[in-house]
Amino acid sequence: MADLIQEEQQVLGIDDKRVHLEGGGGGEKDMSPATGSSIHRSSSRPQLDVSKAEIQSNVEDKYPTILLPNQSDDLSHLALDIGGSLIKLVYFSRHEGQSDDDKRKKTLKERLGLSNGNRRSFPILGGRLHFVKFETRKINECLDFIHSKQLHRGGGLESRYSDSVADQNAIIKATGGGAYKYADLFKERLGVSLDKEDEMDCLVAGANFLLKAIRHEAFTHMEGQKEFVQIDPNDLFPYLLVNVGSGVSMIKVDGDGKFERVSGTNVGGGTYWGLGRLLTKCKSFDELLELSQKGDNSTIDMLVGDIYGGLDYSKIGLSASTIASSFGKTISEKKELENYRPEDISLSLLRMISYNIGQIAYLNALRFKLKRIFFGGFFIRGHAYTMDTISFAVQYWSNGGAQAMFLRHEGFLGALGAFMSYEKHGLDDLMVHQLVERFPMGAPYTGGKIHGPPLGDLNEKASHRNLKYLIYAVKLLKIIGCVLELISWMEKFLQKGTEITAPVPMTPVAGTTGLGGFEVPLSKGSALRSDASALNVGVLHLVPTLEVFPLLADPKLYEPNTIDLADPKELEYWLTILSEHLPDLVDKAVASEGGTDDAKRRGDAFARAFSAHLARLMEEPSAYGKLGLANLLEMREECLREFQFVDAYRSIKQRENEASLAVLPDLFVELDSMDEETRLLTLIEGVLAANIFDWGSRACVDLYHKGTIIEIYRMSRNKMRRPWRVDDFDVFKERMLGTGDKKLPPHRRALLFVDNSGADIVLGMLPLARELLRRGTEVVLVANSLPALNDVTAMELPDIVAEAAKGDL
Ligand SMILES: Nc1ncnc2c1ncn2[C@@H]1O[C@H](COP(=O)(O)OP(=O)(O)OP(=O)(O)O)[C@@H](O)[C@H]1O
Ligand SMILES: CC(C)(CO)[C@@H](O)C(=O)NCCC(=O)O
Repeated sequence: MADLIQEEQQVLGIDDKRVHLEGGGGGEKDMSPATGSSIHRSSSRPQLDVSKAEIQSNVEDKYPTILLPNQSDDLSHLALDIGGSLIKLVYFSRHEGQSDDDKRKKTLKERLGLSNGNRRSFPILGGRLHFVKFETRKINECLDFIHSKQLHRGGGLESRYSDSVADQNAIIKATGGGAYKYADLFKERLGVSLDKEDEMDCLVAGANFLLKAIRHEAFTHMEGQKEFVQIDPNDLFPYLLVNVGSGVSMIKVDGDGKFERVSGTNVGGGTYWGLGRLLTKCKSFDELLELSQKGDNSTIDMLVGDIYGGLDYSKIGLSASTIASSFGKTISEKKELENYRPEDISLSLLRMISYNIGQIAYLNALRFKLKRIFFGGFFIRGHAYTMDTISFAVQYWSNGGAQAMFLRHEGFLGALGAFMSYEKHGLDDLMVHQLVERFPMGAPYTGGKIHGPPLGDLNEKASHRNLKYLIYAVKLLKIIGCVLELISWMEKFLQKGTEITAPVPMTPVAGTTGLGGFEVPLSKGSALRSDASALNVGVLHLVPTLEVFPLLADPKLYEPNTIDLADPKELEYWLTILSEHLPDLVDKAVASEGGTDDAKRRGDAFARAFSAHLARLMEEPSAYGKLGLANLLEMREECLREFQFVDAYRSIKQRENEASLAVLPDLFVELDSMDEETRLLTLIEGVLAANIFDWGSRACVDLYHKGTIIEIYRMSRNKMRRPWRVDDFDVFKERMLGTGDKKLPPHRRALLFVDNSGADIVLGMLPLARELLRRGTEVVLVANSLPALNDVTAMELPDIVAEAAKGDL
């Protein structure tokens, strides 16, 4: 019980009503104490100008766009890094406000006879940072992309209210050599000027930002083992930043904006891709990299053993298998290029370049006595062999004294730095500890033709999950969200003929692991993503307010993710469950949207997209950072939202709500007829019993099919063997009754954590809240996820509870 009800001594920013709903709830991993720095304290934050705001929509529009003609702060939310090989884009999109026009939301309140007079519905503050890349040689695709999303005009905000609003003066921050080289092209094609930011400044700003703001951004990679490293932001400097792009820059970083480019090498990513292309005829970088995974470098490289007749040269510590000379074997053989396997060439080349970079990096670390070396740039490509080779070189030459670390947003350092250089973003201050790495759903766009339904149909929907942040956000800023249009993940998967393939069949087929249809990765130890084009860009969610729940005993030790999927067996188990459950979930999701053809199409696309994520996790469990079960379930939710399924369990919950509401009066009568002590215990047990519907477990669904909800409720309350128990009941009872040996005063205020099913709320929380209110205790409802009564907005719950307490139900 301890975490169910807590007496709360502090005032949590609440108004004078007796019942409140608070967002948050302490369930997020990212709630570090530093997150308490709420957004509104930053004076450099973009200001909202709502003057002359208007809603532009047809009456039937579900998600009307709010136009802010005088709002200028949002416009600069795209930044570019135009390198020798790749163009990197970072852009920001706001979360859309939650729609309040849904008819079904009225039903429960109507049924409960509550007035709808002061319906509160707020937009959601927050947004996403999207990361997208294009090949520089295909710059036109990048320009098309920017244009189609109107990113150069603030994501379409301006374009909607006036086509004549001048783009002419629009400025986009850009870094990399291409900011100079392609400035005219951008002016010509998009009418924008590129505001050039220094490449090294940007790399350092981006790296510092990521290392300070994103949990588990850095990781080590040794002998195939990836380990995330949590960097202490107060103990970050100095370090060596090695950016492996086309060429390689090595920068000694001493602080924010304090750095020196101490070295570089022209043997870099461009060398690997360029030489590799000439030598193997590969058509793409990924193809070349993939090829290396099947290679054997001993056919190309001259090994110590080749020189020493199979022996080690142990006196100087060289084993027979050590490469003495990269590509050296080819000089002594009478073979032509075509007699060598492209796989072997690719591997030799990759090893040669990676090792060389690792070695030069080490020498520079030694030169400046730096212990930590971070490697970024797109050459790394999250590729296991590349990282292992670099790590080996660093470790070998430093005798273990220095450590190579890699960055998850490896190639986006410069673009992020450019993005941060917009002064008004004040990101350095604002975003630190307020970004949450989620799953790369939003903009998996990496080049290729832009296909898809008209952009207007693809308004990004607000994630209801964000509701947990809603209330604070509104209180703090009252910022009105706007609808941004995205060519998104959804579009990719909805389109026939796009390049993305769904690697996972829905049912197990011969030749698979039997893991619910996961294919065995082709190459062992592979970390190159077969579905790379779809999944290698990411989204960072800007979460407006993350507060550590004030009553947590030890916030640092609190780990809400109780199931850690680092254990391969655990991961396999849960991936199998999710995979097997997928067809059923799709059916439900489609039904929840009325079973229309459009819903079916989206359902199918969702299944393919989600399967792709599962397959990737199977292949590379750490692909999305540290993973717990809650993250996995959240990923599924996010993916559903991405395909515009508001709530796959809507119809089930509706039935559950109706069933629960129908029996609620009986339950009240039953409770009221009990003696006080029995009632209190029953109420607590009822909360737990009602919770059984959580996550829709199969056993609960079976139960549900077998009896009425009150029967299930009673049964689970009385008979089910449960792994929980009611602890501290005596304390609870004494506090409720205000009696007992300890003569504790009654609760002044209670926090009730509202979970996510109808029975949970109606049969569990409502009766308890009613009892508390009747006893004069204030009730604060804390929503730790969407209270999915689903025909009631979260904001209406307090009214409903208050009415229940008055006995009006
Ligand atoms: N899809 C891809 N196409 C081309 N190169 C890729 C791709 N993915 C990874 N790479 C590798 O990444 C390198 C480019 O990395 P990055 O984008 O960090 O540098 P850049 O900014 O283009 O180069 P520079 O900073 O030297 O101008 C390429 O040379 C290649 O080795
Ligand atoms: C020229 C840059 C900085 C362009 O990004 C990069 O490609 C690089 O660092 N090349 C290596 C140049 C050298 O120091 O030898």
